[in-house]
This record gives sequence, structure tokens and C-alpha cells, in this order.
Amino acid sequence: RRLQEEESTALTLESVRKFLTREEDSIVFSLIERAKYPRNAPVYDPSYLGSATKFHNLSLVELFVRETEAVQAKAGRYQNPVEIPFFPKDTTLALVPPYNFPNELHAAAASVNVSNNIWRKYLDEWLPQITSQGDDGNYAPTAAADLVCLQALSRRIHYGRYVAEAKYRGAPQDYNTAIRAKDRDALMKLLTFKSQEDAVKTRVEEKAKVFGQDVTLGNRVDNSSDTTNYKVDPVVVYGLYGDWVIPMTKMVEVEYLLRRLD
Ligand SMILES: C=C(O[C@@H]1C=C(C(=O)O)C=C[C@H]1O)C(=O)O
Repeated sequence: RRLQEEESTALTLESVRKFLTREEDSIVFSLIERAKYPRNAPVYDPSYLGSATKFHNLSLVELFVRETEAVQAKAGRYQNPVEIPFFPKDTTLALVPPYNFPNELHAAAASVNVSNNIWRKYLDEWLPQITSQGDDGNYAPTAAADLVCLQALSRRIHYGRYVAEAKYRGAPQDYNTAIRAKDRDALMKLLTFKSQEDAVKTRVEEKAKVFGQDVTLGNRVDNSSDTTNYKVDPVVVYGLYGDWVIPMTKMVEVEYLLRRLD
């Protein structure tokens, strides 16, 4: 145990928060890119592909994600435990030599996975909020944009494993009691920092404003009070974080901690 912890890079509350803050940029950018296209419903409709593929009853977005993940797996993406594929069955062999990624997680807890949950939430709840109704036929770029959103969200939410590990190392005795009692509520209380959550939500709203404004030369237009001018609604981004991204990250934290003594 000692050796393993000495080998790993320093995982601190500060370092994990820094990571999550940078992930906010990726998430906000990816939502802006997806919002460039309208809803494009056929991308999500399994009947759109019909029998044109060897896959049965697959939506274009699922086909796109499966095939891309297979390529990225070959290129070594999932050698890094920070990255978790949505369809692990399709992502077996890497064709590149192994890279020695730091091994910071507790082995028995590292497999916590809420990918199915993220997949459904993104398609059913998030997409309708960030896209306008309509169909412009750009289905492949739409699916490509979805993949980037899904990957960014999954990386952020599953990073809850690292957050939990950092918090656990900071106060193992406090956590051990709750873990042994399998007390989810107590764990949730221990790992929750309300003011941090408020800061995160406010910051992503601000990022959606800064990244999503039109940049004009010459006459500067101050659109700071009009949310309709932003490429993705900052209030929606605030809500997505508060309603889904943060709660799911905390869910990952709890599940990780429950297995931290296994
Ligand atoms: C990620 C953390 O744990 C919890 C989850 C947060 C989040 O998902 O942004 C923020 C604060 C905490 O309640 C953290 O403390 O930074």
C-alpha cells in the first residue's frame, strides 16, 4: 500500500480541482460545437440506418461512437485510466506500446462506471436543451460533435474517482467509519463542499458567456445582458452542471469510496 502511494504522483484536492476546472473548458467548448447544428433527430433514430449496416437497430450516433472508440483504442486512448470508453467490448487491443500512466486509484474501486447513465442523460436530457429544433442534414458532423461532448462529460464525471481518492487520503479515518457502515448519506456529506459547487456552477456559466460570444471588430456590442446572443445558453450550462454533472460526479465519488477498503 505504502509503496503504491509513494509511486503515484501527488493527488491533492488542489490538483484534482485544477483538473476539473480545465475540463470545464472542454465541456463548454464541446457544447458550443454541438449547438452549431440543430437537433438532427435522425442521428438518434435507430430506424434511420435501417438494414444498411451489419449492426442491428443501431442509431448513427451509437455507430459513430463505437467505431471511433475502436480506432482510438487502437491508438492507445484507453491506456490512460482517466479515459473510459462507452463501449468497452469494441475497444480491446491497443496497437501502440504501453505508456506508464500513474496508477493513483485504489484497484478495487477504479472500475466504478456510470457510462450508461451519462449516455442516456446526454441524449435524452442535455441534447434537447442545447440544440434548437430542426434538421440540416449534417448528421456525421453532428454525431462527431456528440462524441466529443460525451467524452468530455464522461472524463469529468469519472474523474470523481480521483477526487474521492484525494479526499480519502486527506482524512482516511473519517471515511473508513462511513465506508464500513456502507453509509452512503454520511459519505455524501463528507465529500460535499457546497461553496465549491456554487463556484463551479457560476464559473461554467461565465465560461459559456466568454467562449460563446460573437467576436466582432470595430463597434463593440455589449451583449452581456442578453443570453440569446450566446452560442449556448449560459443559464442552461449552469443548470446542466448543477442538475447532472456535479451530482453524477458525486455519485461516482460515493461508489468509489464504498469500494475503497475492498
Ligand atoms: C469535485 C468535488 O466534490 C464535490 C463535487 C463537486 C463537483 O462535482 O464540482 C464540487 C464540490 C463537492 O461537493 C470537489 O470537492 O471539488
